[in-house]
Amino acid sequence: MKGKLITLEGIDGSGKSTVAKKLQENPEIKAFEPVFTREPTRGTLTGNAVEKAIQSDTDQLAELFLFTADHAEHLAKLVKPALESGKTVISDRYSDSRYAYQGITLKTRLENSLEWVKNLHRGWTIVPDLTFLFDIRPEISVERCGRRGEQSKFEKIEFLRGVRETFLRLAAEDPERFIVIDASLSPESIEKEVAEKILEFLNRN
Ligand SMILES: Nc1ncnc2c1ncn2[C@@H]1O[C@H](COP(=O)(O)OP(=O)(O)OP(=O)(O)O)[C@@H](O)[C@H]1O
Ligand SMILES: Cc1cn([C@H]2C[C@H](O)[C@@H](COP(=O)(O)O)O2)c(=O)[nH]c1=O
Repeated sequence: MKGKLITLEGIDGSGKSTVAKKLQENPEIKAFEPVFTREPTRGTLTGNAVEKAIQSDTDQLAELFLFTADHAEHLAKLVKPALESGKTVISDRYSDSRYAYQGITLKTRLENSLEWVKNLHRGWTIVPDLTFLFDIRPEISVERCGRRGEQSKFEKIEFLRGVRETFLRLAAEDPERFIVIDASLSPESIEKEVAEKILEFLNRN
């Protein structure tokens, strides 16, 4: 694998997509010609299935497998080929979203659900080289989501508290890969910090 994989993670409304959009317009980042992508994927068979699952009362285990199928498709069709051809890939959500969200949705059904979901990915996923965790209190992010207009079934403060804690745990377990960002700051200062750290990383590697 020659290219570098960078991921943006965090709870709903933490500002990942806003920053991803700004990064796409940043001339210094553009110079590296990164491939911008996201999970769930858009416009694919698996992405469409995930979208329907999110909008309905789908069984949580079935949902895990749909998200994971979408990840497999994303890897095979976009991420792996791009990395193999030496490109930088920047993904808005990736496997850590599954660990954090499905780790919580399945916590009463599976013993050690977080490890279970992580194990499901072992041997075939590609671990990111750098992950930004957009950390924010769910009270703030849910309010932002409300202002955005749409509401997904995951946008509940209590649920997102657990997801946030899981993300922070993942970051604490892998400090070499994760950079935790204070996502309550302004979009401009977050974009500046993320862009600087990406450029530092890409120039170093
Ligand atoms: N730093 C910020 N300060 C205040 N508002 C913000 C900030 N970043 C984003 N927003 C606003 O919050 C809302 C959610 O932002 P955004 O869609 O970027 O979040 P997200 O992390 O991609 O969410 P999701 O994962 O749920 O799609 C949007 O209305 C956006 O304009
Ligand atoms: C990849 C992934 C996502 N989710 C959740 C997180 C969000 O609530 C929705 C959709 O994501 P978006 O960024 O708001 O479009 O799905 C999840 O539970 N598990 C995953 O693996």
